[in-house]
Amino acid sequence: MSRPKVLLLGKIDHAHVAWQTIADIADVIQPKATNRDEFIAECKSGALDGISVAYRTFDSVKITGKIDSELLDAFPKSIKFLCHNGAGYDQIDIPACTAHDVRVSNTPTAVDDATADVTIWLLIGALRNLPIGIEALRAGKWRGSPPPALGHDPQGKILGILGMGGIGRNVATKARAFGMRIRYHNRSRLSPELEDGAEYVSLETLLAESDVLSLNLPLNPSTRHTIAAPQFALMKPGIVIVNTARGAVMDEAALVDALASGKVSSVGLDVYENEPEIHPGLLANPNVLLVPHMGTWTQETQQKMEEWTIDNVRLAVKEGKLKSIVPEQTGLAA
Ligand SMILES: O=CC(=O)O
Repeated sequence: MSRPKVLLLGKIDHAHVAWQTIADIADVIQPKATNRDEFIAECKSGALDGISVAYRTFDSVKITGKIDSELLDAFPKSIKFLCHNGAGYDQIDIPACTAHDVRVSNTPTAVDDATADVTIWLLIGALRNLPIGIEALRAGKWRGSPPPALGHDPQGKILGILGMGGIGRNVATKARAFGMRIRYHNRSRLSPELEDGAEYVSLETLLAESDVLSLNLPLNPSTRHTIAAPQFALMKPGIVIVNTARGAVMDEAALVDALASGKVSSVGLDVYENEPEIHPGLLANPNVLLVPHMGTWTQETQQKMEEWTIDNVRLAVKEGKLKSIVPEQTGLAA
């Protein structure tokens, strides 16, 4: 019997030992293509025929572009499983995968601690106006006392968490240690055990009453621009916003306006609407603390994410199922 074929889209950087367990049970194929047109041509040439499972990284979008109907039409019909290395899978059109009978997995929980850690770092940094001080220091303008922009303490402030999944709940746990009062809004209310004392409120209340707003919801067609001009208008003046989810859950141009008007006093960002481009209005604003999509960027978490994704590949090859199928596909027959 011929060996199963696994397509590797992207690289394994850390979990080499775990990846070897895949090479032991399957033929691993890497595309030669370096862009989408070449990749579609390579699929059509038959070079990838027989592949049943694909492992993909966030960065492999440079080779394939979005995983959409056009790409799925070009893929060999044998493909049944797409194992994505990452928590957010907005690069993948899930309804199109379902229509093409392709099951998709992601890496929930593996990213929670690292992403929540960066969220807290951005939250404190934005609250305390750290970018202003850092910039003054770098520009040689420090003369012995800090710049006049006094920050705020987190203690006693209301943290509104929009999206109370694994990352949101992890942020809540850590923010409690800073004395913050936690409120949240989610598609549905959590069990009291998962809420752990956080108060469930409407989106309008979350916007109107939060001192700090943390965005922790996934990006999909229904969450795009959840925070746009009408939502900024509802916010408590002087609110601080942190986004470690995806840039496009917030309208970046509207954020620039809200910062300029003072409605938003400061912001901490890890993600951007059109990565790797950053709106010039954000770059130019000293009230913006920014890092380049580093939420999961630690040795330990990258290793965990690769191992988690490899677990999905192994299960797909050996048993025709996934450890962490995306929620949109749970309940579908394998
Ligand atoms: O952005 C990081 C992830 O989606 O895992």
